[in-house]
This record gives sequence, structure tokens and C-alpha cells, in this order.
Amino acid sequence: MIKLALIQIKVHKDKNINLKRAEMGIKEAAKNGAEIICLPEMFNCPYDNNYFVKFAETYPNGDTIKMLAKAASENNVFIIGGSIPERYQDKLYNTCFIFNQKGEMSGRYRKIHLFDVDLKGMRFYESDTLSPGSDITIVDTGKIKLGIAICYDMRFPELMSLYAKKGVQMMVIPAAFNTITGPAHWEVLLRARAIDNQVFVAAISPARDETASYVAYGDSMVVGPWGNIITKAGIDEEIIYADIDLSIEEEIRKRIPLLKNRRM
Ligand SMILES: NC(=O)CC(=O)C(=O)O
Repeated sequence: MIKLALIQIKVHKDKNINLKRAEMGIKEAAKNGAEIICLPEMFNCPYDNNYFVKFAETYPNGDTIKMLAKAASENNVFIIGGSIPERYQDKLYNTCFIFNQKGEMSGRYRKIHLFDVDLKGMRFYESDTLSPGSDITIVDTGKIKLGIAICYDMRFPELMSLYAKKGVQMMVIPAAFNTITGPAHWEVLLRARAIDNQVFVAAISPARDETASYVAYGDSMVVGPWGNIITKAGIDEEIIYADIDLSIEEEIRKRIPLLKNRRM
């Protein structure tokens, strides 16, 4: 059994408040026995292109990055650091930093598929400020092999199946769906990705804030490899926990051997 915690927090316009809230959440989750702790997409920064530019940080000296490293070592936990705007050379990325129990960075994933959409009532182009990443990121905690994707990435099944083919046992997906796409697609996509790859899927959203320019959906959840919802948050701030039992995944893969039966 591996104890997982998803921290669904509200994102404020003040970065320091976001860091404090995340730090407190990590501490509480660790106290409750969580070994792997996950934060939401853009947890330190409003989901807004202007803020991405203003709040961007560079590894290793950014305030958020230092907080995550310290929180991981102080609480002896593995942290999947949601995502933050990262400045690297002359570009910005939507990046997830991952830290092990020693506070060492054990992975960095840059969102590959940028959210460029024009919905009725909402236009959002991440590519106005961000550049896409190009590499998948697999992290072995010693107990479980994790694959990282960010939000819009979950709509691209070939990315998830690439991870499954490489032996990933759980996808961790910091995300910020919204009140238009969330009710329509969030749960369906997460359950579908879990079923078609026979993996656990953990998706972590910010809490809903109706006053924000982009209203995140909430509903963070952990789905099992059978497509069953193991645990699910509401729309407000909350920490949810799941016990991950890899023998269930092994059993499902044995009974319906998709990886073996695959022909393309
Ligand atoms: N914000 C995203 O990257 C994706 C999203 O909201 C959606 O796909 O819907």
C-alpha cells in the first residue's frame, strides 16, 4: 500500500499566500501518513497569461522551487509539485517539479500539449506566453513508477499509452479544467485514461474560485485501473487521500492483458 494525498487549494493573486497554503497542506498530509503528495496545476499562480510572466521562476533558486525541496526533506515525503510557470533560457514553460524525500529534484516535466482553445464564453491560449515541452517524465519512487502529464495532456491518449508501454503504474496529472469543460469531460477522460492503460490516475485541481478570471473546476480525484473512482474532492479546499494497492493493477492486467494483446 502506498498512501497518496492530493492537495486541492485555492489559488490567490499573492504568491506568498499560495506557497504558505501549499506548505501547510504538505505538512498536514505528511502528518496523516501520506508518502506521495501532489499539488495542482499552476498552484502558485493565477491561471492567466499575464501572471505566468510575472510569477515565472528559474530552477533552482525560485521561491516555490526552494519551498518544495525543503518541504519534501523536512516532511520526508515525495512531492509532485503541481505546476508553476518556469523560466528557462528565453522561454516560459508550464512545469511540474518533482522532489524526493531528501529534497533532491528527481524529475521535471514540461506540459507538452498547450491549452489553446476557443470555447463559447472562454478563449485561452497558453501559447501566448508559454512554450511546449517535448519529453515525457517517469519517476520511480522506489515503491511505484509514476508518469507525469499536465491537464490538457490527458486529452491525448497516445501520450498516456506511451507511458503505460514504458511500465508506468500511476499517472499523476496536475490539472485546472474549468467550469465549461469540467462538467462535460473531466471525470470521463480520467476514467477512460485509467481503463485504456490499466493504471491508477491521480488528477489534482485547484479549488474553485468564482471570482477568478479563469474558474478552475475542482473535483480532484483518484481513479483505479478498473476505471472506478477511489476518492474525489468537492469544489472547495480539501486534502483527499488514497491507498494505492498495486496488486489490484497486476490482477486486472493479468485478467485483461491489454499490453500483451495490443497489435499496434
Ligand atoms: N487547462 C487545461 O490545460 C485543459 C483544460 O482545461 C481542458 O482540457 O478542458
